[in-house]
Amino acid sequence: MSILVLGGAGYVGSHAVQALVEKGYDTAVVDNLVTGHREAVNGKARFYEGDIRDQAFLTSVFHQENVEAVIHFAASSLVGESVSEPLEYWDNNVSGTRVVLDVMKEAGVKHIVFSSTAATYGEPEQVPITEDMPERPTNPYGETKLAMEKLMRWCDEAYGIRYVSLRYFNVAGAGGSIGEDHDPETHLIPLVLKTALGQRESISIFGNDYDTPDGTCIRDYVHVEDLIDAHLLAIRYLQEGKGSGIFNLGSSQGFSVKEIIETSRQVTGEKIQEKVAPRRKGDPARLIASSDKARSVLGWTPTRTTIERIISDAWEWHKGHPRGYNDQKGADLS
Ligand SMILES: NC(=O)c1ccc[n+]([C@@H]2O[C@H](COP(=O)([O-])OP(=O)(O)OC[C@H]3O[C@@H](n4cnc5c(N)ncnc54)[C@H](O)[C@@H]3O)[C@@H](O)[C@H]2O)c1
Ligand SMILES: O=c1ccn([C@@H]2O[C@H](COP(=O)(O)OP(=O)(O)O[C@H]3O[C@H](CO)[C@H](O)[C@H](O)[C@H]3O)[C@@H](O)[C@H]2O)c(=O)[nH]1
Repeated sequence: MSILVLGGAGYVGSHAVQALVEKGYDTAVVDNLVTGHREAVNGKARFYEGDIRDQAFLTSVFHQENVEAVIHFAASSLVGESVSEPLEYWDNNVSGTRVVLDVMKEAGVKHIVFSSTAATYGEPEQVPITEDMPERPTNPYGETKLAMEKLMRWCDEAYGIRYVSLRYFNVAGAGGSIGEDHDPETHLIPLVLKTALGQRESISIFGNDYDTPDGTCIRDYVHVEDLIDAHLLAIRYLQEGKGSGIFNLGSSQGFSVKEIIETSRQVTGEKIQEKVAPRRKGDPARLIASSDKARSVLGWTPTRTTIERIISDAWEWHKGHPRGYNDQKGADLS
């Protein structure tokens, strides 16, 4: 039986596909390549190009694959874009997930592992954030992810489709031949590393007047490979017949924007010019996860936890692929 990875050509999804193949899982991928890269998909996984909202297409994939579990990464995930395009976000994320669950129901597939986000919490009253804290998303992206979680909950009640929703904090790093290549790139670490490569003049610090020790925002960075380990544990958890659940995934440590830039200088040996820019709308001052639940219930033990390791793994990939996947068109990643 196969694991079907929706959005498996994207940054996080392609790392999941690589790990699944390495662990010997029979793996299939669906992706419409809107933000993903065909080159990022391990050659041992079967690839179906198409949109999860296309119910006939997705049904045909389920007819060709004997799907045991779905891992669902396919979504639109830029906070700023979601504020200007809420209808598009609702359509791709919520309507897309509705189709996925409908096709799973028809095919009798009962397990789904889902990419959720810290954005479901909004501005937290305190950190570290635990899963029982209030969910008050401050943008349509977080709102759609919360709606998708709620839809899964009702589908569990109605059809017995059990889910594990993993609320990622800030995913970063890379694993060997694959890495992070978004266009446009909006995430801090790849932008800092592109500055180190000389592709940008400077990195903008979005606000230095936050109520934090150095005035810049604090985030919890988690290595993409540690994050994927949690997905494999989540599949096992569902296979063992355990109940649906929601889990934070972070490192439980916070780093400010300035600390990320300074560590990147040390890792790369480059100067990396910085400049202060206005605050970015909707940015909470501090987001730090408690991942105690993932550790105790799923048995998650992240091992690539230092910020130096996360940044240096990302740096290795960016140095080797200064133009992202354009540097390896046609390469075989098997
Ligand atoms: N990167 C992060 O820091 C982060 C943090 C929290 C949550 N997440 C979530 O993790 C998931 C993966 O994030 P990412 O950074 O890898 O994003 P990404 O954009 O690199 O990957 C998403 C993939 O899904 C595909 N896709 C999107 N809509 C689709 C559709 N309708 N049909 C088929 N394929 C579709 C894209 O082409 C892409 O390959 C997303 O659901 C995102 O919301 C990411
Ligand atoms: O050029 C930049 C880019 C980012 N930042 C700052 O760096 C921090 C991290 O920003 P990212 O864009 O890298 O990540 P976010 O914290 O905004 O977003 C992440 O966390 C969100 C949850 O809040 C969502 O899950 C989202 O998908 C995920 O990428 C923020 O304080 C941001 O203001 C800068 O100062 N300059």
